[in-house]
Amino acid sequence: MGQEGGGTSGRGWCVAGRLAQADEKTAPSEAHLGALRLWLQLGMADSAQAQKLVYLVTGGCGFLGEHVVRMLLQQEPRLRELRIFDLHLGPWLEELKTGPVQVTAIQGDVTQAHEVAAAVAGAHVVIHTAGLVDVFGRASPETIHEVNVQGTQNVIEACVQAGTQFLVYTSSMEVVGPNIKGHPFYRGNEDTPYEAIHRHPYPCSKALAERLVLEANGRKVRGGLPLVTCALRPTGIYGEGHQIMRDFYHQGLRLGGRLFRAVPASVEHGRVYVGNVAWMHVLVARELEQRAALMGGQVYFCYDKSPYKSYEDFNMEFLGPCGLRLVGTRPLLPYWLLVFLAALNALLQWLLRPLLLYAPLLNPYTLAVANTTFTVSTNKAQRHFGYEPLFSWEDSRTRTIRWVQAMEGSVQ
Ligand SMILES: NC(=O)c1ccc[n+]([C@@H]2O[C@H](COP(=O)([O-])OP(=O)(O)OC[C@H]3O[C@@H](n4cnc5c(N)ncnc54)[C@H](O)[C@@H]3O)[C@@H](O)[C@H]2O)c1
Ligand SMILES: CC(C)[C@@H](O)CC[C@@H](C)[C@H]1CC[C@H]2[C@@H]3[C@H](O)C=C4C[C@@H](O)CC[C@]4(C)[C@H]3CC[C@]12C
Repeated sequence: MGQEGGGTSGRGWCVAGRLAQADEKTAPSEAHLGALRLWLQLGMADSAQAQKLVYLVTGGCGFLGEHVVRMLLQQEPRLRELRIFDLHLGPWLEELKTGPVQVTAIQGDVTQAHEVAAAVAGAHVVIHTAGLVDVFGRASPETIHEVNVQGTQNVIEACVQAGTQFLVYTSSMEVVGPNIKGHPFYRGNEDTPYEAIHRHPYPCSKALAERLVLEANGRKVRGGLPLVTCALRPTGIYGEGHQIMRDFYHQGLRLGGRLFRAVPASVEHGRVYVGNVAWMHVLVARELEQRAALMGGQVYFCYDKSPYKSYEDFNMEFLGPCGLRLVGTRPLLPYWLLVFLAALNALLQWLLRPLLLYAPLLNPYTLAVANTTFTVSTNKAQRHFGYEPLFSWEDSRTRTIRWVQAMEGSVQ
C-alpha cells in the first residue's frame, strides 16, 4: 500500500510523489534496476539535450517583454537559460528564479554596445523588444532615435560578433502608418501598397530599425553561419500591464466615471492582445531555424480575433465593465476644436518643459492617429509558421477586464 509523500526512504521508491513501499514479492530485480537506470540516464540525457538553448529578451521587463518572458518559460521546453535585459529590472523577476530554467536578469542599456555584446554572448536566440514607445513627447527625438535605432544596430552587431544566428525584432504597425497624409489602411496586409511616409520621431525610428534588421538577414555571423532575422508588427497592443489603458481608466475616474468621445465610432483601429503577440514571438523564435529560407528577412503583422472598433470604443470593452461610461455617440467637440486643443497641449508642453513634463494623451500626433483607420487582415503568420492565436477574443477581454478591476483605485 503506498503512502502520500515525496522523496525515498529505506526500501521505498518515490514515484511521482507516492512512496511505493516495496515488499519481498514486488522487490525489483537487478535486471529491472539496470533497465530503470538506463531509462533514467537516457531520459536525463534527452532532457539535457532538450534544454539546451539560451534566449535573450531585451526590454524583458516592459509591457510586452514581461509577457514574452512568461510565455517562453511556459511554452519553450528547449530553454536552458533565459536572459532578461532591461534598463529597469522588475521585482517580479525574482519569482521566476525558482524553476528549472536558469533566469538571468541583466540591467543594461541597448545604447551601450558593450553591454549589449556581453548580454548576447552565448545566446542562441535574441528577441529584441526594448524600445522607447513615446508618442507623447516625453523623450527627445534624439533619444528616441538613439534607443530605437542605435540600440537595434547594437543588437545586430552583437549577434554577428557573438555568432548568434536568430534575431526576432518587435517592430510596429506604425512602420506602415498611419502616414502623415492621414491615408486610411483598411484591413490591409503585409503586401498592401501604402505610402509609408512619417515625420514623427517614433514611427521614423521604428521604420529605420526594422529596415536595419531585415537588411541584416543573411549576414555571416562569427563561425560563418548566416544571421536569420524577422520583424513582427503588432497593431495597438492591449492587455494586462498596458499603461495607456491605465491612463484612460484613471482619467475616467477623475471625471466622475465618464470619458468623452473624441473620435468617430466609424474610425477602425486594429488591436491585438498582448498574450497573442507574446505567443507569436515565441513561435517565430522556435520556427526561424527550421524555416529560415521562408521566414528570414520577412515581416509579419501581429493579429488575433480582437474586433475592429474605434480606439475609444475598443477601450470601453474593458473600461465599461469596470464602471466607466463613454459620453456621446459622436465626438462632443468639432474636429477643428480638437485640433486647436491638441496644438495648445503641444505648446504648453514646450513652454513648461524647463519646469515639468506635461504629456497629455491629446496631442497633434495622437489625434491624427486616433482619427485614421488602420486595421489589418492577414494570415501570413499562419501560412508561414502555423500561427494561431493562443487566446480567444473572449479570453483576452476577460483577462484584461480582471486586470483593470484589480487596479488600484478600481471602483469594481
Ligand atoms: N504597446 C504597443 O501598443 C506596441 C505596439 C506595437 C509595437 N510595440 C513595440 O513593442 C516593444 C515593447 O513595447 P511596450 O509597449 O512593451 O513598451 P514598454 O515601454 O512597456 O517596454 C519597453 C521596455 O524597454 C525597456 N527599455 C527602454 N529603453 C531601453 C534601453 N535604452 N535599454 C534597455 N531597455 C530599454 C524599458 O525599460 C521597457 O521595459 C517596443 O519596441 C514597441 O515599439 C508596442
Ligand atoms: C485623446 C483622444 C484623441 C484619444 O482617442 C487618443 C488615443 C491615442 C492616445 C491612441 C490612439 C491610437 C494609439 C496608438 C496605436 O494604437 C498604435 C501605436 C503603435 C505602437 O507601436 C505604439 C503605441 C501606438 C503609437 C498607440 C499610442 C496611443 C494612440 C495614439
